Amino acid sequence: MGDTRFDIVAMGDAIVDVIASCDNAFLDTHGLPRGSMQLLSPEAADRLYEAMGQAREMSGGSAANSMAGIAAMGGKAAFIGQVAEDQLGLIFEHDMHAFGVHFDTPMLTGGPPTGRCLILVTPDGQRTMNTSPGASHELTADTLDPDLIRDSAILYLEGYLFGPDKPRAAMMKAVDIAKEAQREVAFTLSESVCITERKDRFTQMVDEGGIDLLFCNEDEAMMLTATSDLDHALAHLAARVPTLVVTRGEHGALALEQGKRVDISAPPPERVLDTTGAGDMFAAGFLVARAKGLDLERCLLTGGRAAADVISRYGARPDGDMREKVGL
Ligand SMILES: OC[C@H]1O[C@H](O)[C@H](O)[C@@H]1O
Repeated sequence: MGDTRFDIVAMGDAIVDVIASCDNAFLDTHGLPRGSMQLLSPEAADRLYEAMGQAREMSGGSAANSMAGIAAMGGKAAFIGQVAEDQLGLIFEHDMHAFGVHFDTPMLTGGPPTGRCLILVTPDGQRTMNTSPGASHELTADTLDPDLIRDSAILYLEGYLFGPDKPRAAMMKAVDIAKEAQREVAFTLSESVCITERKDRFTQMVDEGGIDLLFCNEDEAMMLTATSDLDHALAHLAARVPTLVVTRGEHGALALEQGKRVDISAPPPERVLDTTGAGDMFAAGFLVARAKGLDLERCLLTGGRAAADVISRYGARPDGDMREKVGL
């Protein structure tokens, strides 16, 4: 894509996932709504971790997963997010670099530890996420490198990080830098829970024309536009963002751009083991295909294939030969 050093620079949570299987009764016992994401204090996270079964640790964070996916599919990706100077922070940094993602946000010292997300996966592959964001939500605007944003064709923002004051201010500053440099701004709504708390701010961003490319699922689209009529929600959003991309789970995905609508069916996964990161990998596939100048249908299909791949195994990060898997 063009002559920028990076195709995409993302801002998002810099956290490590701790993933364990559980049954539905475990979620009920701990009052965790199935398929949801909630924020936990470090103490509550410690208690839940104690109660979880055998776990595996993997770097995570929604937009960070997407950037790892983009790099694995041959794109040029950079990431802005904050870990602490501790063991999990070093693991997160190592993993970003191992994927070839440019990541040099300074580590936080003397504050909260690196964030972690305790992910419980039920036998049907549904994930319930419990995030203790730690250092991630302490990200401030003065850690931004303006040249990194100017040197990226697209600035991609994660809705999870758009809530807390400090990182939201950093994101708004990044948007100003990107717009001034005539770069595109992409945004993912991330999760319905984010919209409940941040609806006015998201709406303002959309209404003010600050977003060039919006990713969401059907529920999020209806929630943001306060309607239960999906067509109405899509028309409302498509009138305000140049490119609207909507994931539909097992029913596929659609995109609306310049009055044109393209739908795809979901590429079938080998199996459904863990749905964590499906949306992240979809966005990665879509964006990398777009960076290569492919048409909307190919962008959607690349996203769909990447999502089908990630849900067939544990964890939210890419694995194996992703270019071959998505046909790039
Ligand atoms: O979208 C999935 C990601 O969201 C949470 O931020 C977890 O880190 C997980 O990897």
